[in-house]
Amino acid sequence: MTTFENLFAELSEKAQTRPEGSGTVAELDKGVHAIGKKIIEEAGEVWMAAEYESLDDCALEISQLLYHAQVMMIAKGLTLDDVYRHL
Ligand SMILES: N=c1c2ncn([C@@H]3O[C@H](COP(=O)(O)OP(=O)(O)OP(=O)(O)O)[C@@H](O)[C@H]3O)c2ncn1[C@@H]1O[C@H](COP(=O)(O)O)[C@@H](O)[C@H]1O
Repeated sequence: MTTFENLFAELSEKAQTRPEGSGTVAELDKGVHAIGKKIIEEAGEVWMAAEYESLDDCALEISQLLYHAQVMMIAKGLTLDDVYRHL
């Protein structure tokens, strides 16, 4: 199963190696402004799913929010420890 840590390692590697067809590379290339908009969009979808959709739909939207938050971390050069020390 993919964990938060596994996903971050995978996305960091993709950012370095830039494989063809990677959505992560495409999103990183769009920059912080576009990534920020995706985070806001996914956060809204989490809210709507929590109010009106199934638990599994809500879990899916939360996974997408976590993904886009990780893409933002990579775009800004932040590590997991940079974030964890605030938890
Ligand atoms: N976990 C995710 C993940 N979660 C969300 N997303 C992206 O976020 C989008 C969210 O879907 P929505 O339906 O809400 O948005 P959409 O409007 O259809 O998407 P866009 O048109 O805005 O791209 C998806 O289309 C994906 O582009 C993800 N993209 C990739 N991953 C994982 O990241 C890893 C690297 O992926 P690649 O870089 O694509 O190889 C793999 O393990 C993937 O499973």
